[in-house]
Amino acid sequence: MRFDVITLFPEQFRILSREGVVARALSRGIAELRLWNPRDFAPGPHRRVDDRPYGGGPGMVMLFEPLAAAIAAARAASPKSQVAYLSPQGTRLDQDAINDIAAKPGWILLAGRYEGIDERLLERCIDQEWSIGDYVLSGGELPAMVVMDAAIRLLPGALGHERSAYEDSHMSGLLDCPHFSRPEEIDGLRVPKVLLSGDHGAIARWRRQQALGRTWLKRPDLLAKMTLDQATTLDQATTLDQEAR
Ligand SMILES: NC(=O)c1ccc(NCc2ccccc2N2CCOCC2)nc1
Repeated sequence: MRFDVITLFPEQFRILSREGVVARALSRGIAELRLWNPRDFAPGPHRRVDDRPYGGGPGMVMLFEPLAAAIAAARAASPKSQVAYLSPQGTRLDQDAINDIAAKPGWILLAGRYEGIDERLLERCIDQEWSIGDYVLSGGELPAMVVMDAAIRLLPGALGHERSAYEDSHMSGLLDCPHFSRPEEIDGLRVPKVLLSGDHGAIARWRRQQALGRTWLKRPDLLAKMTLDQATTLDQATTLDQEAR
């Protein structure tokens, strides 16, 4: 999967290639990252990428031309990629949206700065507009990195062997179950007995019940969203477990 990022601050993305799941995926070629700086596409001696807003008001606006040229270069390098703009006005992303994003061959991500971007660029050059949450950040770089992290970790081989364990415990749409490790007792707090039993069926059931219980308590809205087929899958899984015991 390929990510091309249009950003005035390419250095910020070094963090992705330094350590962790994304860095490993990049070094293994499971994912690719290429950065495009609009300043490299800005004409004239001053290479302007922003200017004052028509109609007055505070701050500056990112200019059309350098962005359009940078996007055109990225599209030429990644013809199968669509262009997505990270903005507070975008479609709110959730895990389902991330699953869809991770299924595509690549994305060109546009990270805005200043007060925003000339509207005509959005009309002409953007395919999708996404928000990572209802809050305002000083730039689109962090949202771009959030999307890349969430998508890349889903790619085959990115999480290595631990993914299968991860998938078992995480029914999509539920909160996580509690996790414990050594020692067995901390300050009088003990590890639930079932986790020490070695009975994998009972452990799987306990974890599912914990995930359901926590979702019910903390995020009942997620349970409401779980479609009938997911509930059936849950039911089937429990039945299978009972038969297996
Ligand atoms: N929720 C999100 O996904 C999100 C994404 C980006 C973002 N900021 C970059 C930005 C992008 C577009 C328009 C304005 C701005 N801003 C520029 C700086 O000034 C504030 C407005 N903030 C939050």
